[in-house]
Amino acid sequence: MSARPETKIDCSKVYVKQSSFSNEQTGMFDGAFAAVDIKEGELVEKGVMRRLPDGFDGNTCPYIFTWSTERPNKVNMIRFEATQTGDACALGLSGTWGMGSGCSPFYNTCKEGTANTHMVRHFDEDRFEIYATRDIKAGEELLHTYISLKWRTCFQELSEIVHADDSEHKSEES
Ligand SMILES: C[S@@+](CC[C@H](N)C(=O)[O-])C[C@H]1O[C@@H](n2cnc3c(N)ncnc32)[C@H](O)[C@@H]1O
Repeated sequence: MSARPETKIDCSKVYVKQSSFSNEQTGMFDGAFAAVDIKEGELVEKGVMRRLPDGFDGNTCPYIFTWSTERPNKVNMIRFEATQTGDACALGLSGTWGMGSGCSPFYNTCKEGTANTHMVRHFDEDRFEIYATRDIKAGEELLHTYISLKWRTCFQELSEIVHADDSEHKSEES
């Protein structure tokens, strides 16, 4: 990792190039890859999250993160608190969507239980850590299951692709 332990952002074990899921049929898009061998449980990348402004709706943008424990996520709202005089005081943005640092926006996704990384969200400090869920070889594409994959409008088609095997399996069963 970085020679500066106090750094809030470190994506030195990750690089970005054309995704292994991308081809002429799907169109060209990028993905995040392991730059070195990474052991199960090891930190892959850490970084910061910047909350997006009032009115932003992440349902329409696949490159940002859900940054809330609420599911499904809502459009950002300004949070108010009653003051002692009975007035309302604006506390700032609740920021239920966030922009991630480093290589984090480039991780592609896969279905539950198959990802080689997992993102830990520290909402109170607006930062994240991504850990390896198994040993990863240098050059492997890094994937995490998007928590909004099943309900975010912009991921509707992607969710169908990722879960295609499940629906085939279900229709075989029924
Ligand atoms: C957070 S971005 C990931 C980075 C993106 N591929 C790029 O080039 O900027 C999410 C988008 O990546 C694509 N994507 C993610 N996982 C995918 C997958 N398993 N198969 C195909 N496309 C995927 C979809 O277009 C999705 O909306």
